[in-house]
Amino acid sequence: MEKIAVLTSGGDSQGMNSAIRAIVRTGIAHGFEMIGVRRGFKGLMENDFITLGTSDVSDILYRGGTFLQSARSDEFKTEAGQNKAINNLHEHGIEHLVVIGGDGSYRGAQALFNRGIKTYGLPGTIDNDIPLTDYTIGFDTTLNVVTNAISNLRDTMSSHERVSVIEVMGRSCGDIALQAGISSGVDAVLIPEFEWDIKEISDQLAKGFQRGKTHSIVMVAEGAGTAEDVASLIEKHSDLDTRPTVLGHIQRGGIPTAFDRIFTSRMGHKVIELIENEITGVALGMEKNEITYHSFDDIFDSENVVDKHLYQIFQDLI
Ligand SMILES: Nc1ncnc2c1ncn2[C@@H]1O[C@H](COP(=O)(O)OP(=O)(O)O)[C@@H](O)[C@H]1O
Ligand SMILES: O=P(O)(O)OC[C@H]1O[C@](O)(COP(=O)(O)O)[C@@H](O)[C@@H]1O
Repeated sequence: MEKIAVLTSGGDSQGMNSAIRAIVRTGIAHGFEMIGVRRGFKGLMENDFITLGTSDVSDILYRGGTFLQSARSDEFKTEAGQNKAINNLHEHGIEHLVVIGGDGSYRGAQALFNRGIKTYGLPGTIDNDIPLTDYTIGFDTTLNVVTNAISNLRDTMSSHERVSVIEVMGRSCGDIALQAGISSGVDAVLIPEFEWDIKEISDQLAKGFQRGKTHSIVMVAEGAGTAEDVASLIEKHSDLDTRPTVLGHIQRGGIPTAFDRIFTSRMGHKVIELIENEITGVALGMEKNEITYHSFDDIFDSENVVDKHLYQIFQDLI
């Protein structure tokens, strides 16, 4: 029986469990033996493998995080680290490795692919920063978590007539800030992909209060600056009372949305189909509601771009 291993790597994201479940159950249904690797590439080097049956992935569909755990490993970036991983895969007779992770994890998957292991990538990161896919796993859930958190902040900001400056994750990508900014109806979104003028923003916020607004919300992507710096700059340019909030890792938790569960179930199913059709060295994603795949090389040659039209929509809504 051919063996397929699966691991989760880098920052976890809501929906990784659902992806593992879909890969394992579809793999078993199609006659493969399924193996889980615990703690990402670290576990791959340390031989931390477990056999996965249908009931081992019960009760995880609706849980955030990843029951296989995740890790970051500098050792795996070295040739010696990769040799250990490859030896372990050979020892277990594993031919195929599905890597659920972000851009860094894809680099790792590609390195193994270049050295003869059949690898496949699923875009597991809340950041939505992977090219050639409209969504990444967990992004939708994170948008909902951020939207709910903002609604809590609004209550207290309103009572005290304050400006709330909220910092969200995303590394160098502004998608979480922009899209949660639209869903929350915030007053300004600062993202690394576009320039802004803090004096102009402060003047606009002050005008809002003069018109009778009781609070304002400013969203900052971590790649564009810190909530603390932006809040003090607004206070420098206005007489508004501001409070910075860093949402932090709370954004990476929570019950995966139906979208993330369906998206991951579709990709999990598709990756088994690709294995059966001997298509390898590819990463999956969704484009225009179709599950698609591209070679790791094509993904690394492409640029992830923010949706400029969405940014324009936001500008017209404030
Ligand atoms: N250039 C690389 N070559 C091999 N492995 C890599 C490379 N870059 C990252 N990795 C592996 O992938 C892991 C996860 O990458 P990281 O960037 O932390 O998260 P993500 O996959 O979410 O972007 C790293 O800890 C490392 O083990
Ligand atoms: O959890 P850590 O290691 O502090 O990393 C925080 C980073 O992880 C993320 O949540 C996800 O990033 P990756 O998917 O690239 O790992 C980023 O938004 C954030 O900057």
